[in-house]
Amino acid sequence: MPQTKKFIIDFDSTFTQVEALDILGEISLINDPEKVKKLQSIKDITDKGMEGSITFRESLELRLEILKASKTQITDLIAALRQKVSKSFERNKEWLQENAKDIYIISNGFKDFILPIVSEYGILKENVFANEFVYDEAGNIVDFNRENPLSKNNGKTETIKNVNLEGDIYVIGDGYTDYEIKASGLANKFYAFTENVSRPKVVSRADHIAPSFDEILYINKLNTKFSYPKSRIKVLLLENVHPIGIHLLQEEGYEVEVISSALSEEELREKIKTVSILGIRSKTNVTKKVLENANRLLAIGAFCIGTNQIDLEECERKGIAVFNAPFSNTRSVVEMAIAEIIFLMRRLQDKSVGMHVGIWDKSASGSFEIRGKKLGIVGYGNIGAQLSVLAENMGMNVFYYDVIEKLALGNATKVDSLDELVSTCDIISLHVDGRKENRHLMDRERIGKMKPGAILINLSRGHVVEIPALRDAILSGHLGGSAVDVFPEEPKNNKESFESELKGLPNTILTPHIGGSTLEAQENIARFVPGKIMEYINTGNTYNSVNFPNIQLPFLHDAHRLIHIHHNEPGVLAKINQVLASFNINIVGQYLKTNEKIGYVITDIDKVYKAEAIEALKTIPGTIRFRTLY
Ligand SMILES: NC(=O)c1ccc[n+]([C@@H]2O[C@H](COP(=O)([O-])OP(=O)(O)OC[C@H]3O[C@@H](n4cnc5c(N)ncnc54)[C@H](O)[C@@H]3O)[C@@H](O)[C@H]2O)c1
Ligand SMILES: O=C(O)[C@H](O)COP(=O)(O)O
Repeated sequence: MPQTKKFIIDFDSTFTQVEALDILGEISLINDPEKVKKLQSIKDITDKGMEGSITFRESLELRLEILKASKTQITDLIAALRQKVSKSFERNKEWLQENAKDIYIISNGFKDFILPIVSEYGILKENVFANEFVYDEAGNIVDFNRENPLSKNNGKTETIKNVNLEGDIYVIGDGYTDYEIKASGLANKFYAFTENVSRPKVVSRADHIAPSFDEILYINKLNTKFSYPKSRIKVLLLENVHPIGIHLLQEEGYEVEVISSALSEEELREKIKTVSILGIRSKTNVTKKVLENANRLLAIGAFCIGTNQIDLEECERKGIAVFNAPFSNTRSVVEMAIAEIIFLMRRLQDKSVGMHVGIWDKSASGSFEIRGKKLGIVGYGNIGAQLSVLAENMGMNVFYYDVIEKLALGNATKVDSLDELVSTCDIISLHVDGRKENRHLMDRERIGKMKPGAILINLSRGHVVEIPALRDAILSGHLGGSAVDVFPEEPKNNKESFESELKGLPNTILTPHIGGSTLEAQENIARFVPGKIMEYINTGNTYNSVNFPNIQLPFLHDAHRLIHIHHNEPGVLAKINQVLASFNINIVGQYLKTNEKIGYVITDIDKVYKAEAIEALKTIPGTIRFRTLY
């Protein structure tokens, strides 16, 4: 059924993210030595106009006087504004085009730049109400059309009155003058649009606060492209995720809450109730108890490599997809391992600590080159394999042990048992994953098998090494040194103090789990993980998910996508297709992948179907989760 509502949309800070005259100032004043001062004056005058301490017309005159802009600069402004259309309008371009006859733009800005922008979204020229510049022969802006009611106070209300619109009229804007249209009885509802700015005076008078255009379409049951407004998707980011990650998720339109530390099980159990996307790093444990309350949770992003802190099986059972950044910080860990090998072989740690307290200990005793030494890598995955390459380039003889068959890089030698590796190498570096079975992989007995004077490095997970055994081995002199970055118990944040039996041991480097903490790695991770999550939410793609069957899907064209997650039991796919057939729904494409526990079926269907079909699909026995993408 065609929609019958009419939408009046403001331009500055609503249809676009910015105030166009501010951007024009950046362009026209680019070479002006007083640019900063003048731009500030423009902002102050805009505010005065909004507060009513000067008339709107005065504010316009004063700003144009400062701007001294020309026609060619308007062309530059249009190019800049094109990049600044509010994300939710951009997302709903198709909807705007399809409903153009019911969309009106009303603005105290200028048609000269508004028309070229909004016409790309199908908005009709006759539905755009705004001011007009007056140019001189040389193309300089010298005035504005003073007859236009929009150049005066109450201009928006006046204009709408003259247009005499019929039907349900909804106003969308960020400013008080937008609210005034509704206040004067010319509209049924006023939506305070807060995607770009939120003004308390305006928000307090709104019928609805709309963090995005999706929200307005959703509450009016008009959305055809996205099943759920992104502004209603709550994201919780813990543990100091890099600002780029926060920005990307905000830019996508999600409501993002950021907490710098990890949360305890109890705290997270409470918080998770309203969260749709959770972002964590290595210190937040997402346990079964936490997941009991995670009924809205669609996805977890581990902004790190390890996912042992997440109950992956329970996530799978609840239909929660988990993503990580499997190689964004690999290089950082490897560089740190190389540095520590050299540090420990030269006893640099102790020498430096000594110097700081006045000890001059110049001697070669206990100091060795790394060239020709045997490096034993336990766990030849992404990090182990890269360490192998770099270490070999520095002249080390590399040996490795892995529980699965791995290609030996360069001249590295595969060793068939861990005991053989630990008993023959000068340096043992641990790079196994954090699975439970790896608890105390390096226990007292195995540490005892290491070569006298050998060095143990653990940058993998804290539970892999039996800490009291390591302490005893160093104190007894059996081991020559150690570097430990990960601990069985780690502080939740930088305020909590660190306790360990390893404190104060000789030739022992202790670091606060910073193997992956470089700016490069954190930035890479912060770009990678949100990208994966957004792809999953927007298209259903699970490629790179750590617990879901991996499917790389084609783009959705002229179809609706049904996403069905179910327990892997016989006959579910058949039942899905029976339901679709019984409702006469045409399947455009279908993709299925299963793992031991769950099945993931994506069905693209023709756009026309009965809502009852969706209800029937949701109730198929074995269904864990069902969602539709438009
Ligand atoms: N310190 C840090 O800040 C930091 C940063 C990144 C990664 N990590 C940790 O480093 C470890 C390695 O990361 P990755 O990206 O190389 O992981 P990966 O999954 O690519 O490699 C792990 C390898 O260990 C092997 N393995 C598992 N258990 C083993 C065992 N008992 N014996 C021998 N091999 C075993 C696996 O088969 C796999 O090849 C992970 O524990 C990760 O969490 C720590
Ligand atoms: O798994 C990882 O990538 C590392 O342990 C780093 O974790 P972090 O992001 O908590 O520093």
